[in-house]
Amino acid sequence: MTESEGPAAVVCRGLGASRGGIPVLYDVDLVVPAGSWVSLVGPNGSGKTTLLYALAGLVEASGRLDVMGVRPRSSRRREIARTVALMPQRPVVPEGTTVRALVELGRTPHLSRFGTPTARDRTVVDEVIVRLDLEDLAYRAASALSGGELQRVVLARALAQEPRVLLLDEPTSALDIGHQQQVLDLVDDLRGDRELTVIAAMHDLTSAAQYGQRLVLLDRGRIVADGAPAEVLTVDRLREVYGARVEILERSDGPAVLPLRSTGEKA
Ligand SMILES: Nc1ncnc2c1ncn2[C@@H]1O[C@H](COP(=O)(O)OP(=O)(O)OP(=O)(O)O)[C@@H](O)[C@H]1O
Repeated sequence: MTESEGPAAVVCRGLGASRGGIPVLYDVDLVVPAGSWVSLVGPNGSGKTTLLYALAGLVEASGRLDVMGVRPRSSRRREIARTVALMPQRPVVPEGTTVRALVELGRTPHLSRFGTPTARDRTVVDEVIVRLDLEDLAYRAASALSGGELQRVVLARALAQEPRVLLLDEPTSALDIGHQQQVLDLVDDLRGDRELTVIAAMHDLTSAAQYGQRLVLLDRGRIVADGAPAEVLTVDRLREVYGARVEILERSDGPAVLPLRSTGEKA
């Protein structure tokens, strides 16, 4: 995809990043049109989280990086946080914080200088809590939630931030199948309603293909395929990159990836 295909929300050119002093992302070129959903896929350790962190300004990156006109490493933190929200894979939850208080933290970049929430801030939080089905949990301690409940709360905090670019790191890894669909549909609805741009690291290749108009496949820190889901997800490529045995089912809503058992080891 090129910059000529509509206004770009995210532009990376020759992006590189290191973790713990070791290079883990190399020469990443990525242009994401505003209002689109790009699913980032790739094996464990291929650099998906690091790329999301670079886009959120949370790790040092070399090369050119622009997110809706914001430079993630050099712009003011408040400006970045009004533009980009990251739903992390492993959220840190302060002990004793209620679900509602955690969601309210999403409003921080929008608060006035005195830090007092306005009626609008409270309305945004109320709406997000309802949309993510969290009313019954609102006054529970966030640290005492199940993994899936907490994942919905952390998404709620990111949505309360009202970002223009939403970065999701394995957003449904702890969710049951019903909540997976509910959460991905909700994010996709917001994308349509508000021209939200979504970049989501996902291990479930079928969901990644159903929701992403485009798949970006990372392997050992480099983009090795970038295109429509049916172009990226091929049996040979998944064998080569993941060492996986799969069948690809062609469906009207995109390719579905069916893992295959190895044959022969059991009678
Ligand atoms: N804080 C860190 N310090 C040192 N190395 C790190 C750190 N975080 C990540 N790495 C390394 O950077 C590489 C890329 O990790 P990253 O988390 O970006 O991969 P990923 O594709 O998101 O993996 P997964 O699918 O397992 O979540 C890995 O080799 C990982 O061990």
